[in-house]
Amino acid sequence: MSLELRDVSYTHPGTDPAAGRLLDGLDLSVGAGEVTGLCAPSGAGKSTLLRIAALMVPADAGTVRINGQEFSRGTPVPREVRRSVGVVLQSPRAAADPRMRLDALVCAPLAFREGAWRPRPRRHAGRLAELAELAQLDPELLHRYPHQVSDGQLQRAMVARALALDPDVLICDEPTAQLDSESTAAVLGMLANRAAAGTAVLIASHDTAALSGVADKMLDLGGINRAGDRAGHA
Ligand SMILES: Nc1ncnc2c1ncn2[C@@H]1O[C@H](COP(=O)(O)OP(=O)(O)OP(=O)(O)O)[C@@H](O)[C@H]1O
Repeated sequence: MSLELRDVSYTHPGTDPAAGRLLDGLDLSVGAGEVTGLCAPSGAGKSTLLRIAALMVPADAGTVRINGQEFSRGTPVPREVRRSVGVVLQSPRAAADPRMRLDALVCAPLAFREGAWRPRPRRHAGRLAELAELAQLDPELLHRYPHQVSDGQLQRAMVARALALDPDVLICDEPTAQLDSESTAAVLGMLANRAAAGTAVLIASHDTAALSGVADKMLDLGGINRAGDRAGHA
């Protein structure tokens, strides 16, 4: 269970090449059971880097290794590798389908793995209960729609969803943005617990104080990115 990026470079398509690469020669590794915190100024490229690490976007050059399996631009990503990477995004409101109850949102990855067209909460009731407990989510809330719960409760549900398939690697982009200190501590605690179970966890956050409380190591994007001097001033 590990994540490694080697010599990764990236420029957003359509951006001015004279402005240089957003990411340049970037190396990063997260071992099994480790929480790595990533901080950088707004616009420096954290979200872009996390999307590359999660194999959602291919790097222009360099490699991403998930559990030792190497991916570079053009390498097809097998479904089981995609499923071994859990992702938590900054805004649970943007990430959650407002028409789906929390139970459906959380168990959707389980249904899709079985080839089902839609989530089947009753079929996955046992696993749903486990996930709700892991995410410290009152099971009563599972019957509600996103607009009927708080941001913190919804983000806990989205963490539960990211854990549904027991990911080997967990990538979190500002998972505690917009949360109060209690929910922040709860969400970071869940992610740290997941690492304790062996998962490699990478978290980007502006809340460096809270993040450094759970991270085994903290990285400054400017320190691992040769484009660091330019990034953040785009
Ligand atoms: N699809 C895109 N096309 C062109 N430029 C983009 C695209 N997405 C992001 N950018 C630019 O790339 C830079 C890095 O964006 P990114 O979202 O990775 O930054 P970030 O460090 O996560 O910022 P924040 O902390 O504000 O979320 C920014 O200057 C942004 O405007």
